[in-house]
Amino acid sequence: MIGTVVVGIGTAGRVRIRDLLSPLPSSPSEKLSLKGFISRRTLENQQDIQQISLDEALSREDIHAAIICTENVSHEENIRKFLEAGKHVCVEYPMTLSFASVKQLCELADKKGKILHEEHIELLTAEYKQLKKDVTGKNLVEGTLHFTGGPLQPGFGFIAFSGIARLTWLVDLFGELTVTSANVEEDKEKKYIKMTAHFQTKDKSPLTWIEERAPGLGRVKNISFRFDTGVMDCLPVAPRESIGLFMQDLNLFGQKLLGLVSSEQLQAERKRILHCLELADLIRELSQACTH
Ligand SMILES: NC(=O)C1=CN([C@@H]2O[C@H](COP(=O)(O)OP(=O)(O)OC[C@H]3O[C@@H](n4cnc5c(N)ncnc54)[C@H](O)[C@@H]3O)[C@@H](O)[C@H]2O)C=CC1
Ligand SMILES: C=CC1=C(C)/C(=C/c2[nH]c(/C=C3N=C(/C=C4\NC(=O)C(C)=C4C=C)C(C)=C\3CCC(=O)O)c(CCC(=O)O)c2C)NC1=O
Repeated sequence: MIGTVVVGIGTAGRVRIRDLLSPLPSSPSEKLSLKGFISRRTLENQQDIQQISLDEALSREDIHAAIICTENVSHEENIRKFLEAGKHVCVEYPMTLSFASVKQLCELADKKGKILHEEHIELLTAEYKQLKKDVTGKNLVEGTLHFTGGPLQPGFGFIAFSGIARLTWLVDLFGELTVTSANVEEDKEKKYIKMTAHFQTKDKSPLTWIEERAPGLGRVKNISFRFDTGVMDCLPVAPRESIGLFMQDLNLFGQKLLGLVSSEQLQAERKRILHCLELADLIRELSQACTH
């Protein structure tokens, strides 16, 4: 069994505990055994699971893996500590808040011979799987992805990082991108923020990513993709799958721990993750440059 701890008890952390306690039968997640949770606060038992200290988790030999579910700003430090201690890590996206630290941590994972897995539930939704099928084989002329949502809590970092799921969609659909320009409009008092990033695909087709957050805005993704064969301006409707998104991700992490994922797939995933976070870093640089 792979002894596992959950770090950070928010929405994602609670779902992780739930899933670890009732893994999908005959799936890799059955091999994960929850040993405790870690929080900076002192909390009561969560779903009958006890809190343990970070130091205990790092030193115990029956703990082999950590799932990091804290706010984004503390991912980097947590990942580093668990990898240094020789533990596998699953981290909720975004891995960290800079491209440089992601590169370092990937190297550290390789040096230690441990899995460093970044959750990407946005690629696992039924609607995304259908979208990917619908887009495959079409030639993009131009496109826009406009996300809206409520304000994030402090500690979630620059908006291109907290919104990495949208960028990951674009890269997974249209391949590697080049950033051509980016800017951010913000009204801190109103908790309003809007980022606009422009890209080009390898074929020089323009793509725009807008990420907009304000009180009262619902979590919505609007797409408009123009192909040489016609326009796609709404997401496909697909029935929800029976297996939850975080459970699907837990199984992928479990498969990696059991050595069931090919090195080609691991490398392709790492390449995509590094590319997306590098783009996020560039967007931040460009946005900051234009506010000075
Ligand atoms: N909620 C979701 O559906 C998804 C979340 N994620 C990622 O999961 C991670 C966690 O997100 P959520 O669970 O939604 O956030 P959340 O705000 O519900 O939880 C964040 C955790 O950090 C804790 N925390 C923050 N500052 C703290 C402090 N100073 N001291 C002690 N505890 C502190 C919160 O109490 C909570 O345990 C993020 O990286 C997010 O990007 C990724 C995909 C989906
Ligand atoms: C209801 C309040 C609610 C909160 C507080 C919430 C938080 C939340 N959802 C996220 C992603 C996500 N959240 C979901 C889905 C959900 N996540 C859920 O908590 C629920 C109930 C669903 C519904 C099935 C998905 C699929 C993503 C991946 C990002 C995406 O698809 O763009 C993220 C990561 C950052 C981001 O991509 O924006 C946060 C912080 N989501 C919510 O829906």
